[in-house]
Amino acid sequence: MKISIGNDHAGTTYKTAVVDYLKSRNIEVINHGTDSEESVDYPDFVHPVAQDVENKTVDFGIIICGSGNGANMTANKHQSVRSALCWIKEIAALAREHNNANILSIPARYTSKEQAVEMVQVFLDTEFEGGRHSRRVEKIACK
Ligand SMILES: O=C(CO)[C@H](O)[C@H](O)[C@H](O)COP(=O)(O)O
Repeated sequence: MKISIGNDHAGTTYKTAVVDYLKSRNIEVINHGTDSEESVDYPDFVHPVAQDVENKTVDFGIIICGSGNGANMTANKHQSVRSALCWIKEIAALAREHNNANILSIPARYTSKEQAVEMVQVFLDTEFEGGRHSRRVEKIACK
């Protein structure tokens, strides 16, 4: 499995925790995020993740900012991206099961590092259920 990850200054320490977890699972990581806590603009670090997902060069994307909203909005501007803002593992599981989400957006200032890693684990290990959800997911895209 290959994951693309991006974060702004609010998400740097959470990114490190998530990358450590991914590496412990031998998952390949492409890091587009800042590695500093100096103030930056989240779109600059999120568009490259969304592009990786769009180009299918990775399996999933993970994006992290303070609230998760700015990163999520940025990623969802990309046609084939379905980015889900998640704050507990149950929402992360549903984002995969019902929405076939391909990017997980984490609000670093409003969830613990432990919860963030737990959400990543659940997101990566949960399959899309298909069935009635396929029809709905197909209707998300503007034609
Ligand atoms: O984009 C965001 C909010 O929608 C993120 O939470 C940013 O991380 C946040 O806006 C950064 O805020 P700061 O006051 O510049 O650290």
